[in-house]
Amino acid sequence: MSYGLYVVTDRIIGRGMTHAAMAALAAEGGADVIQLRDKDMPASDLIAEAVNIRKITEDSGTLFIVNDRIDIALASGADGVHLGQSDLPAEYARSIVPDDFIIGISVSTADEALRAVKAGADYISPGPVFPTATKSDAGNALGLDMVSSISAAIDTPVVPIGGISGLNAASVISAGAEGVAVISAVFGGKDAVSAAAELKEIIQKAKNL
Ligand SMILES: Cc1ncc(COP(=O)(O)OP(=O)(O)O)c(N)n1
Ligand SMILES: Cc1nc(C(=O)O)sc1CCOP(=O)(O)O
Ligand SMILES: [Mg+2]
Repeated sequence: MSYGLYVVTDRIIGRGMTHAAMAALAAEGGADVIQLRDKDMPASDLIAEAVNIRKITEDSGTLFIVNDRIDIALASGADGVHLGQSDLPAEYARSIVPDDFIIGISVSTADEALRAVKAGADYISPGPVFPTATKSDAGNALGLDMVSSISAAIDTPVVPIGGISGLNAASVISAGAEGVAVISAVFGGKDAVSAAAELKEIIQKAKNL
């Protein structure tokens, strides 16, 4: 299972595209993981997006993760759910999902990372690594040192998020991350397919060093 290029959908950054349209572009660009993230969409619309993304990701062989909503993840046949520190705790999530269901957890300290690992996280996402305007409540940037210390302390894959682009993705991988999670680096420009493909190449090169 590879978390190399982890692309998160966002309707604001995607300027009117549906989540499924964004997922199709990310998959075409070589994303390893696609996360459906929408903090406002009614469940009836979100499940329709999730079912469409499931079809797209099944065809492309891309992992499909749903943010926050374990109900939508399970109902759509997604591969997993991403949970933050204020979302359903992983221990409870684990009790209602199949054995192979992926649970990713957001962390912003080394302690949270250790607790997430104990709770059975399949990957953890420290963030924001760099300043980001995409999530207003993301908090202060953690910096690469935090990525290094968390990556050195645990065996669970580390997939940082926040302000990551083609300019700094290699430094995040060099600090010990398994992959990088991005929104604006893929959907903030005009050509999401090329942006994803370029990021993927940067990540693969950095991993082979
Ligand atoms: C890959 C990834 N990492 C972190 C987050 C943030 O999750 P959370 O802290 O729960 O905040 P919201 O995204 O729910 O606003 C994420 N979604 N994905
Ligand atoms: C969804 C999300 N979570 C974050 C965290 O720190 O937990 S930062 C973030 C937004 C990432 O967007 P961009 O790649 O455009 O910076
Ligand atoms: Mg959340």
